[in-house]
Amino acid sequence: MLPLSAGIKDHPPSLMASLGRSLRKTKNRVIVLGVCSLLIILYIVFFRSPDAATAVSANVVGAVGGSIKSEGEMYDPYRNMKVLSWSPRLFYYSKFLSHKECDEVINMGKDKLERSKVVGAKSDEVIQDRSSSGYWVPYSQSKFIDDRISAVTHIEPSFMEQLHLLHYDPTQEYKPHFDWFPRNLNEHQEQQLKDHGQRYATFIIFLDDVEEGGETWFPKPDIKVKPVKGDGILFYDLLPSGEEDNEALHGGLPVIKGEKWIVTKWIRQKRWSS
Ligand SMILES: O=C(O)CCC(=O)C(=O)O
Ligand SMILES: [Fe+2]
Repeated sequence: MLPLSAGIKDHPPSLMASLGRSLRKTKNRVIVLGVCSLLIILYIVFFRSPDAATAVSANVVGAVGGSIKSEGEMYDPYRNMKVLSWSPRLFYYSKFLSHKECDEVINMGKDKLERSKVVGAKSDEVIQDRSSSGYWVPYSQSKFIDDRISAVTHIEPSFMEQLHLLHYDPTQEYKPHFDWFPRNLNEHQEQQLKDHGQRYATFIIFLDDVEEGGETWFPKPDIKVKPVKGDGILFYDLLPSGEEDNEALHGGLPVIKGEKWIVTKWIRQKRWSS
């Protein structure tokens, strides 16, 4: 016969004890599950969801893959960019500016427009090839655009010339040309070229739709980009080797109906401002 104590020890666990143990196990499982879920949620919020990423660094340009917050909307250059051509290197950015931002930029210069000029051999000249009117937007007003262009091009704003607002009425145009500077420059322009380098890339943003005509035309690959309010294009004026790209010939076709408003940002090889 077994002693009494042995009998108690070896006796199968009571219902209460086993219930307690299983409750403790369940509690542990719930805690582990809770911690795992929390970790998964934190991962999604901080590393996967673009909106959340923007919330973390809303105004840190380029910090989250170039994401920039535009009026509550996230700008994702990878989702919104389309390659139009590799020769010349030409890219399309949809919804680069909101409609409200486009109107703001037009208002900055619409009362200050002057007949556009081109870089000439002796001085900057007014010529028939470029019949638009323009306005140089001060850096202080274009910072939000410069920062956004910086984020998608990965080039510091200090390499950029001032933003140039352009307006075309019906029949006005900008005949095919290169944005890189020709060789026959005057002394001042030659010095500027030494100090700041060539125009390396051009970013154009369409600030309004045009009823008819006014496409930006690249004759070599024969690509016509129809102005769509808020959308933009980036093209490289130079080849990766640094030589001028002859394929980067482009122009603004005559506006047939309506008006055309764009801004152009020229990016230099060397710093433009400090
Ligand atoms: O008006 C356009 O579409 C082209 C403008 C342009 O080529 C420029 O501003 O350099
Ligand atoms: Fe141009």
